[in-house]
Amino acid sequence: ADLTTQFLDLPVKNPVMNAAGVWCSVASQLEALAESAAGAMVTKSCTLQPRDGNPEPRYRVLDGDKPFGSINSMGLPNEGFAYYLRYAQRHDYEEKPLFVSLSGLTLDDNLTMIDSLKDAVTPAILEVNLSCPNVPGKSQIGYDFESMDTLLAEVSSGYQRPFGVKLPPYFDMAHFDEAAEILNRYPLVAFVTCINSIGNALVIDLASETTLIKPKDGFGGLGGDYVLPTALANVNAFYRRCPNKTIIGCGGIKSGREAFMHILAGATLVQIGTSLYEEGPGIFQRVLDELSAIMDEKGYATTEEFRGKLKTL
Ligand SMILES: O=C(O)c1[nH]c(=O)[nH]c(=O)c1Cl
Repeated sequence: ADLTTQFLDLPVKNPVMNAAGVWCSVASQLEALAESAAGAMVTKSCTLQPRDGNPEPRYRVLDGDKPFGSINSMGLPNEGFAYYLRYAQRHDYEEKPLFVSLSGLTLDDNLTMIDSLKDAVTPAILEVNLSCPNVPGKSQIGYDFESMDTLLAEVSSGYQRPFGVKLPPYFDMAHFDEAAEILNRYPLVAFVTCINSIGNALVIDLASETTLIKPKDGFGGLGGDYVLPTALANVNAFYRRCPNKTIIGCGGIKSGREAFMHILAGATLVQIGTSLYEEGPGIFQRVLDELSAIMDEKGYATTEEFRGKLKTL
């Protein structure tokens, strides 16, 4: 099958990329993504200043029994905005698009970073993270509709170019409606990435009767198989409610099957997190081959032919 995809006005070799935060914190990882089969890539969500993040253990893969997944409370460790801006200025955009993810600790920090990104005049695509669940004392902007509205207004007037947002999962129709109503008031919000990890889950080790991770009494963001149905729901909910925006799907993708489901639900690109963390950048070619085989089997020549075509009963 032909996996070439159009994202906004950009031709992309294929619809598969990494999820922000996974395999994208330092130059060596970013270079590995640039050399991988991924059709696009995104940098680790950054803050204005470098951050160490939360104490370890702060990431655990959950693969002892089914389902496969992960829990993390990294706490936004990153090299600081200037580091990722420097990478964005030396990235080969002919090879593949680069997204820059920002997660400022304050609105001012976000606006400062956006100002520099705008003046740097790079083709990098801005993904504003509204959904980090792991900074102690910081709630997720995506769950505070008033501050989300304010941030989108400020970023729109500051950046004055199309950008996107990374949303937390929502679990109520009224929340899908309210979030979409806000997003639809900002035409510069060109894309919406659903979902970030399901925040503040708790995984327990039975033998030791202890939490698996250290920060926040063991509460952390859930990824992997656990979140696929919620991810698909959020992709489809915003696909239905934001007809003028592009949806990027993220959550529970570990093979061509889940990638196909995300596209069927309305996603244009799909992001891989937990499975990339565990398998490494070789996963992209595997998922692409699997997706292509499924499309061949079903008789779809391009992703366009089935994107958003989920049937209801
Ligand atoms: O703890 C993190 O760094 C983190 N972890 C996540 O699962 N999502 C995020 O957006 C971030 Cl910023």
